[in-house]
Amino acid sequence: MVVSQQRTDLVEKVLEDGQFQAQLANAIEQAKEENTTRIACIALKWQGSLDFVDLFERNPLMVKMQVFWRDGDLPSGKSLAIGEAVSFQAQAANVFDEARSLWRNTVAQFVGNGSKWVRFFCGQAFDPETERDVVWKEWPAGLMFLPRYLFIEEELGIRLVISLEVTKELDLASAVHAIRAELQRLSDPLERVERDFQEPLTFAQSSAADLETVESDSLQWKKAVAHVVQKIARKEFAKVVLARRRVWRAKEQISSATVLRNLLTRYETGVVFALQYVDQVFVGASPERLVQSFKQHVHIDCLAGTTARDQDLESDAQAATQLLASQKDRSEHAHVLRGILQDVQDVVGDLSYPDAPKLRSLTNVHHLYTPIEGYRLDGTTILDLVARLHPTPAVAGLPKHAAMMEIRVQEQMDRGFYAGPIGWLDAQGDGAFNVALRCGLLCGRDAVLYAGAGIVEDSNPWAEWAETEWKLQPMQTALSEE
Ligand SMILES: C=C(O[C@@H]1C=C(C(=O)O)C=C[C@H]1O)C(=O)O
Repeated sequence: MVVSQQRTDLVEKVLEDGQFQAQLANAIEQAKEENTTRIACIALKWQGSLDFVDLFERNPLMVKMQVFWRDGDLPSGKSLAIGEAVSFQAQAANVFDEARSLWRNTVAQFVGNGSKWVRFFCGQAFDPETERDVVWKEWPAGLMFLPRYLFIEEELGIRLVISLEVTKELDLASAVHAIRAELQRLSDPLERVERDFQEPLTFAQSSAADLETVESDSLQWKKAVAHVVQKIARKEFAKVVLARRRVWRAKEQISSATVLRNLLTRYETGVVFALQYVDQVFVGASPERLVQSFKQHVHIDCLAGTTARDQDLESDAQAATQLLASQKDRSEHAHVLRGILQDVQDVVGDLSYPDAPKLRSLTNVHHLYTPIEGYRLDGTTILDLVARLHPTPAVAGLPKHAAMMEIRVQEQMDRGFYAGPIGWLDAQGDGAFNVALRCGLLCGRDAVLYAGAGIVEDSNPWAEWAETEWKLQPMQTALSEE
């Protein structure tokens, strides 16, 4: 009783502080005057603490879409997006066209003090033109949503941005009543989704998938690599990235909160993300920024060329030096850099980058890394850059189209959202997108994990297989620790 009173007080304080009711009334007034729909976007101060990871897993409002996002490289980098104020789920290949028009139309309808902080979350399959297979059967080719509730962790506390569609018929009292009730549930640590099944879900149940056939066969994969190497020697392409998947089956329902916490502990930089769609969660720790734009200042990661790290300090330093000197990795890296620069030159001005790649050292691998900087031209949004950059030669190959066709033939699987772009943009068109790597899809007690490696002329199938093993490690570790 006492606890529930405290929660009621907390919610009242949150709503009063941001004058929620007054702002919503104003939005309804505008909708009436202009005889149109408005999107009320209201920023409030959350009172007290909130465990984002726990709230993500509990999903007390039983929403269809949620995103947990922790960007270790940006201020206010931790956020939780719950439910949809507006959204689309695309089945077609033109995901970014839909994303652009949803963004433009929605931003034009914003009223309220929240538009400065609001974020649209967006993700797309690696190859939206192909059909989703058994693992991704429930998923669209791409999606974007403006969250109904967006929590952002800031230096001085937690900001909450509530967004909702306002028509001229909206009844103020009942809208406030509904929001109040939802906030109460969000603030109650005991509220969780009541699942209507006894047994934890598996992919087999949800999609009749035979998981044995989902896991990539090692011999077949290496043969595909050898095949691609021959084609590269015949100059059919310069590089093709081949990926594979591994199935992880736990004894019980996998806790997305435990996986997230384990990733957060190990990966303090980069993006740790989780996108929930219906009852599956796509989760990972991505080291690769596809593109970031802040006040139109653009930053792009060129990341390609990999070696494993070593426990022994001396051998580890030696591995790093060898990577920096490796002809094979340097040439693979140069391909990727060239591809990226070509792709963005008409939307990014003042492109600059260092002469030679640096090292990006993660928990279990070193990568070659070139940071690219520039300015996003007026009239563009980060979505224009994402649409041009994806898929980068780091996850597809070069030339892009031929590499994509070869991936379809050789991989014989759907990558789903693995290696696709995932991220957010704000009302100014700035934002941050990562390449969804070191990740997997959770479904009940199953997880399907993905990793790939860039195949070039002198690739060795066994070495490339080993590289994918290292890249599977972050998720395997996160799944195996309590
Ligand atoms: C394809 C992956 O990683 C990409 C491929 C790399 C490479 O081939 O060296 C390095 C980093 C990423 O751009 C993956 O993690 O699955």
